[in-house]
Amino acid sequence: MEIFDYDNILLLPRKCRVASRSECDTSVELGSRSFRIPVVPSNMKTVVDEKICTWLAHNGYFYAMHRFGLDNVRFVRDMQAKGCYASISLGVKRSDYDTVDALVAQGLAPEYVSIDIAHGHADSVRNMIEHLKARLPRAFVIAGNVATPEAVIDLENWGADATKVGVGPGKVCITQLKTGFGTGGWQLSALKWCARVATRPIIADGGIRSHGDIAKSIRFGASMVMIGSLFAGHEESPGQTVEVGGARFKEYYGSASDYNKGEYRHVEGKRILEPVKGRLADTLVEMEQDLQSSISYAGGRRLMDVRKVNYVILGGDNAGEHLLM
Ligand SMILES: NC(=O)C1=CN([C@@H]2O[C@H](COP(=O)(O)OP(=O)(O)OC[C@H]3O[C@@H](n4cnc5c(N)ncnc54)[C@H](OP(=O)(O)O)[C@@H]3O)[C@@H](O)[C@H]2O)C=CC1
Ligand SMILES: Nc1nc2c(ncn2[C@@H]2O[C@H](COP(=O)(O)O)[C@@H](O)[C@H]2O)c(=O)[nH]1
Repeated sequence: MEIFDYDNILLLPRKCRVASRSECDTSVELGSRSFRIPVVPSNMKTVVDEKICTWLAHNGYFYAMHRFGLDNVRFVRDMQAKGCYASISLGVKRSDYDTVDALVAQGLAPEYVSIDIAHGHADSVRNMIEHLKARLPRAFVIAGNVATPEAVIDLENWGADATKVGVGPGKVCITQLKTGFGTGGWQLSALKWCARVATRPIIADGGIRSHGDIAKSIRFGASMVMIGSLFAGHEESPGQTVEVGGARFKEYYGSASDYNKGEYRHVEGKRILEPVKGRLADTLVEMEQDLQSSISYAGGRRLMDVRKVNYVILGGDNAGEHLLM
């Protein structure tokens, strides 16, 4: 089995088919909607809040609101009252079932629901998918997180409309250190193996460190990419602003950190500081432009043309050129 990650793969250009990168279409469909780029900021407290989600929805981007300390029923009502789609996250506890029932009781139906737990290959997720499909049949259900093809097959068979792949590659993740499990260091090849069996969209989650990693994720089978750290350091990011030596930073902490949980129990996340780097809207535009370039290097016009390119693995035992033949 080939093992590689974002930092030791490069994609190989094909003959250009556009006169300008502006001809390259970065949009992607997820569920019944189309979004400007295949990128969703992580559903974490220091990455998104209600204001950012509203802005993303109004401006053609996909979002998934976090599930921590949030009244999901009010959130769905407010978003839809503002003319936005509603995309929420749920866990698998009694209170999450109560949320679904409360939504139904109030005649509210979110367009997207992400089941967001650490070990998503679990009967608890199967049960929640079944509950969602019974109670909110029109919701597009994203289930995760998982790390293996077996898990993707199970989640799809249980009714997930999309799966989220990535256990442990996140920048504030310490799952691997604490448990010995995960896809950190080989997330891209884990994605490749999962994508081989997937029949529905995969969201690659965690480990993206530069914009080129988005195109690499698409190449290896992702339909969308979830990103935390690259989004946590904006002026509008919800994390607290901290000054160190005259420089400004935003705090970024894991959802399974004691900072998020409020207690030190089953901690699998840490807190770091991300340098403040400007406005979110500018980063999103830059991502779109960089992806347009990626598509042009791929000799294509549309996002999925990136899937057609060959690649090289740099260094290590698997080094070499990999041709699509
Ligand atoms: N993508 C990743 O690599 C990871 C992401 N996270 C994020 O942290 C947040 C908290 O996650 P999580 O702790 O799952 O959420 P919750 O605290 O809501 O736990 C969800 C449920 O799953 C159980 N559970 C959690 N981990 C395991 C496990 N390894 N084996 C069996 N049961 C388990 C919990 O019970 P109990 O606590 O009693 O075991 C609880 O019933 C989420 O946002 C998640 O996405 C966390 C770790 C890894
Ligand atoms: N193991 C943990 N993973 C976590 C935690 N909180 C969030 N996450 C995952 O990280 C990605 C973001 O990764 P990044 O590399 O883009 O920063 C996020 O979407 C979650 O899947 C955690 O506490 N522990």
